[in-house]
Amino acid sequence: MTRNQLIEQIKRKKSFLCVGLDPDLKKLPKHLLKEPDAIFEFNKRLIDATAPYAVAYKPNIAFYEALGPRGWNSLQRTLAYIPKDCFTIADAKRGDIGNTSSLYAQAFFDKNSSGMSFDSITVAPYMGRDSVMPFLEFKDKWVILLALTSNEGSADFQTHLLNPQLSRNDDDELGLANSQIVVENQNEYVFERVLRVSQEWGGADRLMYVVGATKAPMLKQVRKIAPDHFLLIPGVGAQGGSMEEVCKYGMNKDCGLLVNAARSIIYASSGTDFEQKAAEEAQRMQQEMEAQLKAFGII
Ligand SMILES: O=c1ccn([C@@H]2O[C@H](COP(=O)(O)O)[C@@H](O)[C@H]2O)c(=O)[nH]1
Repeated sequence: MTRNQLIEQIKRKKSFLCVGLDPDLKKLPKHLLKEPDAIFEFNKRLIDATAPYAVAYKPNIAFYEALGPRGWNSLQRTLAYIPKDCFTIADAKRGDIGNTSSLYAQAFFDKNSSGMSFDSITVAPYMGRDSVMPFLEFKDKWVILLALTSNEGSADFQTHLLNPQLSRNDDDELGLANSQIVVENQNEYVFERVLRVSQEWGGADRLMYVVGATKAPMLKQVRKIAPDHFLLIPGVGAQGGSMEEVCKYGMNKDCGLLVNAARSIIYASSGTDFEQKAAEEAQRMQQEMEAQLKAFGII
């Protein structure tokens, strides 16, 4: 899906909701467990219930991988069932040396090879440019780079300051050749460096960033560095992030946001009415989004 098609969908559905399809067998409604493929049945009913309100679906790959071959089978069937006008995200958080990344890209983008062709994949930036480029080599596919994640541990690296004023004198001891030491005239946080440097790898038509809703005030700074890129925002709903704050600091002229919610929608009820309750929560979020899109003059 192209950037323009995504923006059109957002305007048409008056929504930038991404439903997280994170099915946990322990939490599935009991009456579905008798189905031969309970995970697919759960997802299928959730997709039917939420499709009027959602522009994207994000299966987190961990929930399928954990089940081995039957999990992969449920994932393939789920992807095939998602309506074609919805943007699909493989939340796989991959990234490795170049030849390995190429195969990860093949696994999630090349239908002839793996049976699956997602629109996008989440990628961890830690291994740098050559770990990300193989994903961008797939025409029309998107990379969603982790920038500022929603979890507490994001403070361990992402909000550390890279301070060029401090230099070290143990480069030889560490085996770092001069060419590997980069001292730039930038005093920035690690997540800011990810946002700035990665824009040399891909434009706003193929690259998005993950920024957690739990870090909403920092979206202001994210937008200074990446004004045009779409942002995938997990962390509303079960993690407590605020939709209003996300929009206040993160929305741009094209909306520029995909707000993800998984547990608050898919487990809104664990009974036989789970589809109904999921639809109600998705609609509630869509209505909040519609009001924000109107307030920002986008629709
Ligand atoms: O920073 C991040 C990156 C990814 N996630 C993923 O998003 C969903 C959130 O699910 P909820 O149930 O709505 O909390 C889940 O798949 C996470 O792995 C994230 O939460 N934060």
